[in-house]
Amino acid sequence: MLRPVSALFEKFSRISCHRSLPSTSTVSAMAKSKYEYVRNFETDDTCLRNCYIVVRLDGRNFHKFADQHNFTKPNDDRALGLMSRSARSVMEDLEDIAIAYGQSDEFSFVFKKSTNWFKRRASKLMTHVASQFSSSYVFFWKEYFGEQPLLYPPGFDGRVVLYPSNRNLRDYLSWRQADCHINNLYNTAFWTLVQKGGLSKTQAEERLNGTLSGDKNEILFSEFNLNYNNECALHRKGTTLIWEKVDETSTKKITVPKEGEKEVTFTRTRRKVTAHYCDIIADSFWNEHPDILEEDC
Ligand SMILES: Nc1nc2c(ncn2[C@@H]2O[C@H](COP(=O)(O)OP(=O)(O)OP(=O)(O)O)[C@@H](O)[C@H]2O)c(=O)[nH]1
Ligand SMILES: [Mg+2]
Ligand SMILES: [Mg+2]
Repeated sequence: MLRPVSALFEKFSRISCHRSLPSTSTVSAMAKSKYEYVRNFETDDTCLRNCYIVVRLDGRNFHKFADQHNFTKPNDDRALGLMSRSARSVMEDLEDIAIAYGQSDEFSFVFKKSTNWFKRRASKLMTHVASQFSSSYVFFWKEYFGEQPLLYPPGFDGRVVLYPSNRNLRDYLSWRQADCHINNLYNTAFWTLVQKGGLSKTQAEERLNGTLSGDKNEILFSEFNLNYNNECALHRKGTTLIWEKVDETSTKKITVPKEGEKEVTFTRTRRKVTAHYCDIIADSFWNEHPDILEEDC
């Protein structure tokens, strides 16, 4: 795309420090300079049509980041809240994200199949998501961590994956939620053995070595009177963000002739990003929110 001539004038005069502005013919010659060919080195990373585009971000070296910022173990609600807040900022900023799912230090953003945002260019989509998320993480840090300082700038890597069918997309999200469940059950059992059972980290690791889900549930229940199913849903299920229509009621003072000032209540419907901490593997979630998925082609 050609830049507006005025922009080129400005750039030219700044870079070259020429006192007089170049003629229009010089500018168009510059725009098609002999260097122009380097553009052809750019690769086409347009995402295939009719596919959901998933961008997954993951915190870089968050094992260390969590330690250095005193995250509570196994789950830090401030950190999880900040991840969700940053993800909401991404959804509000970038159109066409139908659903996002997050757990631990990761968040997946699902762009509609039909999106034409950034002409479906993978690098543009991924970098916009990653930069908006990272800057939001820093921007909202204080809201969640209060006086605890952010010691260094956190980073997030990103990847793009395409899913052609609703089944594939649901299986992807199920995979991430199953991962959340497996890790959280392990971490809950591990830290309960350490914090309440008085085991060392090595002893707790040995105790859990080779155990199945049922065994971990049993340890928690029989030894610590803890029913894993009653643990916080945010920790067990992760966070699902979707767009929903929400009624918002507000009151306003208006002046009515002869009657004077009156308080009136207004209700208006707005699209808002809402958070859900529920199972997204079974059909019920998808039946309750039929607008998220598009028709399979
Ligand atoms: N204590 C605590 N740690 C957390 C929490 N959420 C994430 N983490 C840490 O973040 C890590 C995330 O795991 P990974 O993404 O696999 O590992 P990573 O250290 O970020 O390494 P890379 O992603 O490969 O850069 C976990 O292993 C925890 O150490 C939390 O709520 N509390
Ligand atoms: Mg990570
Ligand atoms: Mg991770």
